[in-house]
Amino acid sequence: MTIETPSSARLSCALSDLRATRPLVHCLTNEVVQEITANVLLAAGASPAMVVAEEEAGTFARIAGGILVNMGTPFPERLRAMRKAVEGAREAGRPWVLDPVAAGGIPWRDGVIREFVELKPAVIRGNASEILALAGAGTGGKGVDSTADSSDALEAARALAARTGSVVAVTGAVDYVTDGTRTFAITGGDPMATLVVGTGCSLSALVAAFCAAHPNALEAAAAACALAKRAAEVARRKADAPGSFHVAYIDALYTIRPEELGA
Ligand SMILES: Nc1ncnc2c1ncn2[C@@H]1O[C@H](COP(=O)(O)OP(=O)(O)OP(=O)(O)O)[C@@H](O)[C@H]1O
Ligand SMILES: Cc1ncsc1CCO
Ligand SMILES: [Mg+2]
Repeated sequence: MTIETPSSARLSCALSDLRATRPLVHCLTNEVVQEITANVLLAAGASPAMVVAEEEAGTFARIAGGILVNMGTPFPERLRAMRKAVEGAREAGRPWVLDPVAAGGIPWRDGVIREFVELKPAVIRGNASEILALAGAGTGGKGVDSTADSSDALEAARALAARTGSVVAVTGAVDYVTDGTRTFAITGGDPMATLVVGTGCSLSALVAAFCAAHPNALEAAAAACALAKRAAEVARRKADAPGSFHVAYIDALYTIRPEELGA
């Protein structure tokens, strides 16, 4: 089993592609993280749009460059819009990303998440407890938070990617991104990122943005993780508590240049 460090040149290329195309990202996300998600996308170099009505989600997914489906606060009407968006994304050949928030904890939610996994997202991005649960190797974390280390979910991530054909990104102290054959590790960042709500959810949106701009989903997901980790490091040098870290994190996503993205 080989774990690779993504090449600086490929990460830089992915961020250059993002900044050059400023892709439109269609976000169907939870009620908690709408604003951080939009601000993360804007700062990093993408255009967010939260188009959530069942009547327009399918049409808009065909127009967008990438689509995010986040299971943080699912309810029947939102799920109907998500199904329409995924149908539109699949028909138009657009990459879409699944964030399986709190997988493993609640049977109804698990059934819904399974349904979306079977629809073949380009990337599944979750924390360690969520990826363990999706792979059938765990029973979920503490609500939306992980109780496992990402290294403990590495094999689960690989197995899930191999079974589904989706790229799987499992985040934590180290982020691992795998297509079941190749696996990248992205190190660094800062634990304070876990004290700001939505750093993971907005990272999933960033993965959708990179996938829209850069054709290789494995590299795109790795670049999104690398940008988030570098931004957290920059933010932590400027902030020693979560509120100011949040602001500094958004600022860093804006200021980091492609050539700084090497791991
Ligand atoms: N121990 C840690 N040290 C450094 N960075 C971390 C650590 N844990 C998580 N991160 C980083 O925090 C960000 C969010 O990842 P996390 O796994 O916490 O997502 P999540 O649980 O889905 O978050 P949320 O649901 O609150 O949006 C990622 O950039 C990840 O690399
Ligand atoms: C706190 C919370 N509850 C449902 S979704 C969410 C955001 C982090 O995933
Ligand atoms: Mg999450």
